[in-house]
Amino acid sequence: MKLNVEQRKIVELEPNGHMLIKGVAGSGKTTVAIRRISFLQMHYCMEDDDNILLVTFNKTLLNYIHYQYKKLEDEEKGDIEAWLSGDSDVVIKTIDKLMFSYFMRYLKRHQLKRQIADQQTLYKTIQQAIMQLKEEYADIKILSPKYSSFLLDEIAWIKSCGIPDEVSYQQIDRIGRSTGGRNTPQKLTKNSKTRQAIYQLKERYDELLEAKGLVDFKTMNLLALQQAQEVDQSSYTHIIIDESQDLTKVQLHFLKTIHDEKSYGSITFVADNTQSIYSHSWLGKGRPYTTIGYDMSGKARVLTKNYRTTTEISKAAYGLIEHDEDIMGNVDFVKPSLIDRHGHAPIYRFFLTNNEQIQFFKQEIDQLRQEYRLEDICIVAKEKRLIEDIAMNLENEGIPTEILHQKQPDFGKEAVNLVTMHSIKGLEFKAIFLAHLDDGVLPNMAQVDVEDEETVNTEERKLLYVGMTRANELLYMSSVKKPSKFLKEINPNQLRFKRDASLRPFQKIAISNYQFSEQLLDVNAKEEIIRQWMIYQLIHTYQYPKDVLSIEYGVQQFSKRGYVDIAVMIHVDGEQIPYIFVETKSFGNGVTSATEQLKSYMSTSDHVRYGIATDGLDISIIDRNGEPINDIPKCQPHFLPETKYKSTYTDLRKNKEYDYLQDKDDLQTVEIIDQTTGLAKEMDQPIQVPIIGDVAAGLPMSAIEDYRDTLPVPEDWLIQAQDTFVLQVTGDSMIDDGIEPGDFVLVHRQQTATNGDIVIAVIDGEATIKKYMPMGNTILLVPANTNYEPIQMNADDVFINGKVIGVMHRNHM
Ligand SMILES: Nc1ncnc2c1ncn2[C@@H]1O[C@H](COP(=O)(O)OP(=O)(O)OP(=O)(O)O)[C@@H](O)[C@H]1O
Repeated sequence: MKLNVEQRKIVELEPNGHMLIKGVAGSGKTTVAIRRISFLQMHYCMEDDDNILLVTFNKTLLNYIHYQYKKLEDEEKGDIEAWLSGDSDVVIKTIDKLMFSYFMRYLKRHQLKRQIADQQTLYKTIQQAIMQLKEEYADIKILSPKYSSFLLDEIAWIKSCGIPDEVSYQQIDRIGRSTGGRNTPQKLTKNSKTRQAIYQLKERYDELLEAKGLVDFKTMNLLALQQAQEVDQSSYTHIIIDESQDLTKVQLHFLKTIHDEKSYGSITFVADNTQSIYSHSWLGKGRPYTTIGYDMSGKARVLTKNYRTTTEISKAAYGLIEHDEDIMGNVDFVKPSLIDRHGHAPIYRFFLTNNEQIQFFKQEIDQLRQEYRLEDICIVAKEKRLIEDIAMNLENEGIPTEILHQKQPDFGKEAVNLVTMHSIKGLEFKAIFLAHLDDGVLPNMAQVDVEDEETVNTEERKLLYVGMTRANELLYMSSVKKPSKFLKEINPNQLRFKRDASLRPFQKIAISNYQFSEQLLDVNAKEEIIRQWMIYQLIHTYQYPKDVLSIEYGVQQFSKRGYVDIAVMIHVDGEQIPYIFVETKSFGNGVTSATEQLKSYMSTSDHVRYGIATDGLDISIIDRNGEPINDIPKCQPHFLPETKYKSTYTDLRKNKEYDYLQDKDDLQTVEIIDQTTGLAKEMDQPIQVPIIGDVAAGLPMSAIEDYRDTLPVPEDWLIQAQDTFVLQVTGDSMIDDGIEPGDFVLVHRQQTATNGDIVIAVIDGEATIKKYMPMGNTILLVPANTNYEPIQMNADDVFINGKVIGVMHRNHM
């Protein structure tokens, strides 16, 4: 892969202390980070103790880097293998693993034994601590076991920010903290007894853990930091922090401590705040780098081009975040720019049951298997239990699966990958299925007792954004029972109902916007919702004007009369014939019986070519033989009654051709299309050129006022407006040059001509149209029709009346 200029510049930048690489999803941040290692290793590791650290937040990403770079065929492959095996001056680790090793050294140094407590023990411990302090803080409602998860989270936050004492906690701003909603205990006012109680609870909880020989994760981080500060500082000459938007303040502080600030050393923050999906992250919440001691003015580089996904997927994903003020207002927000890579628009499907969703995955995966390897496909869901459930069901359907979790995911296995939304960050797959985009799952408002609603919305919206931007080529999204509210934020025109069809996902049309309402017996009928959606799609997506649609179209089946829900009636040779039949059923009622009915209706007509049966959830599109097809055709101009006269104009001077379209109702309204570019020609004020008669009459000697009609034309077709006239061609002498009887020619009045001009020449008082060819003292007037002979005349006997500058040939009368 060849880096682009902005990427290469960053890779090869002379290291100069701290710097920030901001970039949109898929802009090559990780790619640049990896290449940068080679560059730094080669040019800026001069002393024996010089070394480089690449730290990632997410373990799956680390394994993925491993996997991706093992696949590389170039010389870098060797380097990266050496780095990953630890057999070089380059260390690539997750922040957790790195800090854990410092923590172990801390324990050893202090001859301590501590283990990391599991989640269940943490819950028990916090509840014990609550019970012990309850009496002392009897008036603090928050001190209750029912707020355990809130309290645990707050304590984790205090530690992840490295807040040293109660006084500091009393004064600190809480970004995104719940301020008193439905399940919210209460507002965490500064300098309050509530904060005092929480801080005391933290102290008690830590004591209880310590007594059990345990620590939680955040304390492990604090002890690792202490180890770095006291003993192991300045260990790395160059540090590159991928996904730095997700790190806590303590983690960032730790990395700062182990950075060796040599004159040629560097610490590089790689970040995309739009992908910050952890509530304890420090920089991702928009806090400035100065809060961790770095001034990034003039030190930031930006990557804006998304190389990963197609324009269609990028646009839909961007549509999701562009209305989120928190995201757009973030100082480090970068607006993505698109590269010219096109593909399918994201597909969205809604299901009533889990099983329907599974059947859909199975069907699509079976299809995709013809083009993709199974390991190029990944199914993503918000929660672990959901992906486990999907994996089990797909296995039952005979599709091998591999759940990618934090341990050692097997990326190369011949199986469909499954991963949670949090863990897919940094990864990419050719085809992505975002499953269970359900109300209650995304966003999960149970979290509102910890974070405030806005914060939860923003964070979960970012999660969906992260998921959407993982797809190289194909993105499927689906929900079960009730869709996530975020799906409504995506412009439906950027989504599709199925892969190879233009049809947009099902949408309810407001009753006030129903079409054909005067013909409806019951506007409230359930099937009507589906029919109106299809009418909307036929008009807006497939561009059939309402005039060609008809509802309750009667067909005769032997002795029975049937009524097709929607018929698209096109115009052929002045006759209106049915072309598409649509059968609709009420929502979720299935399409099997509707398809059978459709087939029988279609068999009654010799004309109808396509059929659609849908219940809004599923769709069947068939041809006239009843065979399934991908899509119906969009409306073509020739399906509609002719409303315009169409002519072709040839500009002989510039040798260009135009379509010249005149409204049948108003001949002065014209539209001119350049045939080469297909673009309409701009024409402010057309010139009205007089149509003065036929060629035989020639041009008048002087200005005339008595003409019946004019031809509106753009000024640049003419040499001079007042000397231009239109004549109608009568004979066929120029037919081989495409000038036919009945055509109109634009003639510029002039007495001279040059070789090859088509002229109106007057001989013996009669005008004729011929090609002009001077030969010595004579002139040849050459017809373009082999049936006629050229006329040779003395120059003095030929009077040139004008030169033909353009020909208007009418295609349809
Ligand atoms: N200059 C380039 N030309 C072609 N492909 C590129 C280029 N730069 C990056 N890519 C490809 O774009 C994809 C995204 O790259 P990478 O994972 O490094 O981006 P990222 O910014 O770290 O993404 P994210 O933050 O979304 O995880 C990869 O498939 C990578 O190979």
